[in-house]
Amino acid sequence: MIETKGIKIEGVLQTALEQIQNNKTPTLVSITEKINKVDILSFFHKGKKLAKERSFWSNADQNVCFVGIGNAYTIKAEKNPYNIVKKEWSKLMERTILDNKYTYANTGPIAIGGFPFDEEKETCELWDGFEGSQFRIPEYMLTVDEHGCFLTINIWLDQQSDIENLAAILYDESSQLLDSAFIESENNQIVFEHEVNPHEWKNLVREVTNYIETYPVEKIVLARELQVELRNPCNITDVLHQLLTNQPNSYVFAWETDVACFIGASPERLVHVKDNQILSTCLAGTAPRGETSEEDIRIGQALLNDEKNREEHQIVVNMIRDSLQSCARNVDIPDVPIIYPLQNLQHLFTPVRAEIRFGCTLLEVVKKLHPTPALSGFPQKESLNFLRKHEKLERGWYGAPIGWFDSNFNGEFAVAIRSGLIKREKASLFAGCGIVKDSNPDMEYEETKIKFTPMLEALGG
Ligand SMILES: C=C(O[C@H]1C=CC=C(C(=O)O)[C@@H]1O)C(=O)O
Ligand SMILES: [Mg+2]
Repeated sequence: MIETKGIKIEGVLQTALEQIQNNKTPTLVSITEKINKVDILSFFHKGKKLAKERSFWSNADQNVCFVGIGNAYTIKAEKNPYNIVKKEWSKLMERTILDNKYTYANTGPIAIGGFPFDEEKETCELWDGFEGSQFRIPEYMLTVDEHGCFLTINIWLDQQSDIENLAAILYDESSQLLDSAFIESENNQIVFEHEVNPHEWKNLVREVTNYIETYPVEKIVLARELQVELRNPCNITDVLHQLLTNQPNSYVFAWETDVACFIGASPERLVHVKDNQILSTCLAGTAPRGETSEEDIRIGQALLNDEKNREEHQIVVNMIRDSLQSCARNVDIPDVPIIYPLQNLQHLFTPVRAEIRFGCTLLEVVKKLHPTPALSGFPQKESLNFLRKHEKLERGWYGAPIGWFDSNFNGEFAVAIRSGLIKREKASLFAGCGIVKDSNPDMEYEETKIKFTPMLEALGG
């Protein structure tokens, strides 16, 4: 068992309680300690035994990873979520009591969560529990980054809190989570797959190409759903394990409620902010990988020269450049895309660098960028209106910003694609593609098929 007694929980809580009793306001207390190396998946898996909701995030380079267990505080917002989340977080951080010597690492109170794809849409039954935008500060959060391994414990304290009892629970639960004893991890197995209305979907692609000819719209991104059933209730730890192992260059995320888990491996960074530097990504335009390296290079070259895919991509580049103007300076975007290789497919990719403007935060940038034309289309308003009217799919958190931020609004959001919503032995997987004037329904259908593969493989398909 890894020592946790270095975390002087009781002393910190006692001091915090005195402060709370003086101010007569309950608040969040956040305690961070550096710990010995812990296996991230073992920590995640053991959260299940404590019957707590789990959160997981790994960036595409796999050098920043968070595993959250439980929920010390939640911020929820349905209308105007970007402003409300920012306001509530700032208010909470002003009165949070911190005990953290490791602020150079990604530690302390960190909010993990997401926004819906379309905040105007009512939450449907499928997405029960994912209403509006939600961010949680885990009770126990493991950070693994270039500085090492850290455990942050977040606790909500009020004047009546029984410190001795609380400290005992925190010791006991954190020891269970950090216990590195072997975890038996069952593999998942898909026993049934159902493509939802394929003919209707292809007809809608045709409708969109006609629409683009008639109306001032250049691109609309259509998504579809694939439903699968597993032999047994899904082992989420194993899905994460598969995604981390088999999907390089991808953000791996999971956000669990008491009845469902939204999980995926997305190649698409929406935005990263650290010390006022912004990184964003234009990712659109897709081709399969080749069987041999010669074929792979040939397909990549053809993708770079393909007019239809270049158009799909350029629309994203233009929109991101324009949208950043109000919240960023010195926006630097190369003129031509390069290839971004993934396990099952390759994309056109253009990196974006900028500096955040004074007074703006990560959340303003997210608000400006979402949804990019890689997920809705262009122009944004017209394409969203089309989707609201014609797309049968309930996107929920699919295709929306998912990620984290710290007390200073440093953080990162990915676009939640290559993802699925899992409920016990059932899962709904989602994949979309950008329809432009030259799109062919069968080819777009094939493209979405490949985009399902990462999740299908991870579920044991
Ligand atoms: C909407 C998805 O992918 C987007 C991101 C990259 C490439 C895309 C494309 O080539 O169509 C899509 O715009 C998805 O994977 O569900
Ligand atoms: Mg495409």
